[in-house]
Amino acid sequence: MKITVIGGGSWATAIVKILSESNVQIKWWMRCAADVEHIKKHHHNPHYLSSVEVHPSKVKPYTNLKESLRGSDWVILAVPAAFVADALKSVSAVNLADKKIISAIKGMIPSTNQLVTDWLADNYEVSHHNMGIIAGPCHAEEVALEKQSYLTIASPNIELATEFAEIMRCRFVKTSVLGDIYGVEYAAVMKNIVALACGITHGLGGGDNFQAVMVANAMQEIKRVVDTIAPMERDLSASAYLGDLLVTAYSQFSRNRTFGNMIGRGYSVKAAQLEMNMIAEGYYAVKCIFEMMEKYTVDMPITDFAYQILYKNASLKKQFSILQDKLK
Ligand SMILES: NC(=O)c1ccc[n+]([C@@H]2O[C@H](COP(=O)([O-])OP(=O)(O)OC[C@H]3O[C@@H](n4cnc5c(N)ncnc54)[C@H](OP(=O)(O)O)[C@@H]3O)[C@@H](O)[C@H]2O)c1
Ligand SMILES: O=P(O)(O)OC[C@H](O)CO
Repeated sequence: MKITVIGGGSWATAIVKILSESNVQIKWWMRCAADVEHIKKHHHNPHYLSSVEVHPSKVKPYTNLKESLRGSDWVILAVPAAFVADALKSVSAVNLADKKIISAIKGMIPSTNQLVTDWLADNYEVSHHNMGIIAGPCHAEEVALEKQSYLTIASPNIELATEFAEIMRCRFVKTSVLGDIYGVEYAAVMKNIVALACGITHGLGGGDNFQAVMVANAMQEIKRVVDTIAPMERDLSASAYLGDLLVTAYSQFSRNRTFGNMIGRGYSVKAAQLEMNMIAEGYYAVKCIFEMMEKYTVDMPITDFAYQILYKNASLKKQFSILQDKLK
């Protein structure tokens, strides 16, 4: 079994570690030639999760994407959504044909406000039947530490999801499957917005009492959005939805919460992005969801709060006060 992993960041590195526990060959593409050389020589990613050992017998790093895709059965996309088009620019639909594509991305394509799976269908002729996503509450940093984690593989093709869930299962990762690819993908996008907003309110002095109310309200906001865009019967208390919201909103490792916290403490977006050295998907998601939902009349106080602050330069204090009045 050959699997291409696209992306050189924290989540790609964690996925490579998980896959290395199985009997598969991993072809790992990243954009930077110096990073590939470093991994070949030192068996560690120089910039992300550097404690993770990259086994040369299992993992071959590449900078040529076409070469890395040749002969692979599965392709896992693990770059932030804003960079997917750039990452895939050297390949065409023919290079992805007959492969099963898994998106590990929890974000939307900012230029088109699309889910990554829809964008792949439109631009690379990948059928949804041949696609799945990796979801669930899981921070790359805890994978590196081999802390027990749980992933959900969602796909409209349950056979594909089950096969991939088997591949991802290992000593420290348990997996399950769901058919609700849209619901899980949109909920993952929304939880990033919520974590970012939690970070902002924390930076502004909000306490645990406030955050608990905010997360409870967030679950209702996620339900309203997901039920509007992708209506179906679903149990939003499952870990792929609620679990992911909780880990992102509360964890010390959350990129989105950390980013939001800096904004709440008065950093500009640019300064926060520079200091982070990692991508907070929620920043792009706020605009995508806000614009996408404009044609509906869905109440989204938390998304509105983050949008006004990040994209309309609104007063932090005033928006915090408006949000406080709207939550119940
Ligand atoms: N981290 C987690 O715990 C976690 C868990 C679940 C899901 N996810 C999702 O996984 C996705 C990736 O996040 P991450 O945490 O791995 O991000 P990250 O650690 O910030 O890494 C970002 C990666 O994107 C690469 N990149 C930037 N611009 C690029 C471009 N134009 N073309 C190709 N690659 C480019 C960076 O390469 P350089 O290093 O060369 O700049 C880096 O390897 C996100 O959607 C995130 O929501 C993350
Ligand atoms: O660190 P965050 O906030 O980007 O969240 C990462 C994962 O999505 C948690 O499941």
